[in-house]
Amino acid sequence: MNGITIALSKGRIFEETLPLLAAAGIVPQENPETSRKLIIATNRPDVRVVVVRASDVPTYVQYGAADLGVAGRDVLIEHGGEGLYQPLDLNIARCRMMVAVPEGFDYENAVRQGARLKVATKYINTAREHFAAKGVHVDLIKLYGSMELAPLAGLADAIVDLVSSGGTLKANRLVAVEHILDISSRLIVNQAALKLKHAQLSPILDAFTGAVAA
Ligand SMILES: Nc1ncnc2c1ncn2[C@@H]1O[C@H](COP(=O)(O)OP(=O)(O)OP(=O)(O)O)[C@@H](O)[C@H]1O
Ligand SMILES: O=P(O)(O)OC[C@H]1O[C@H](OP(=O)(O)OP(=O)(O)O)[C@H](O)[C@@H]1O
Repeated sequence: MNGITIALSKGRIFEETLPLLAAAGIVPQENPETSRKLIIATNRPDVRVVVVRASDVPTYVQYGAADLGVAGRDVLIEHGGEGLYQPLDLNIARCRMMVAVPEGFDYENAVRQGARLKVATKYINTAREHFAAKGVHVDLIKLYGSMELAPLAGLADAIVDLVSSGGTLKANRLVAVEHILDISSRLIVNQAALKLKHAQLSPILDAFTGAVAA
């Protein structure tokens, strides 16, 4: 397809990418929060936005169905990054990947005694690597959301999830016991598009770079 396709997820990534797009002179004509359209035109006839699930953004860009995208470090680690150029940390959608357990659960002791922990998470690869590096034996249980429920419902001893204000953990009487990674979102670019559409892409990349540095 001629022109530039940008893959974004609705919600915080769309909202926080808007000022960066504006710096590149790109203004989406609709808001995915209120529109059911999955392809959104912009003020520029050669640029469109496709609205996909956050975890699907790298896949669209990897296969060239989108030239550019914005994805969290959490999502990129799980995806693996194949076929993607990741030129810029946008410093948006910032949070932390943490291990959390129910209040009163003696995590340190469980780990010290070599107990086999049941850990529920959407971030299987990150969690596997984290616990392997510590030499902690875990059974990982894959979930797709609402991780905080898992220990409360008896599905797991601990979770690996994203924490920002800490409000979700608090509301569910969980506490963070380990910090795994700092997370923010990155600009991702299809590797072939970067060469073939260089003339169209480079002013956008430059504008994003300038807006992040500002
Ligand atoms: N509470 C938070 N505060 C700041 N950034 C966050 C927070 N939660 C998630 N993020 C970041 O924003 C990205 C998008 O989150 P969002 O909630 O829109 O999608 P999701 O529901 O996690 O993904 P999917 O729809 O694919 O299941 C995440 O990948 C992460 O990098
Ligand atoms: O520390 P807090 O500020 O409470 O943020 C943490 C919550 O934010 C994320 O969920 P999100 O709000 O994105 O919901 P979703 O995963 O269902 O989209 C994350 O999965 C936590 O549940």
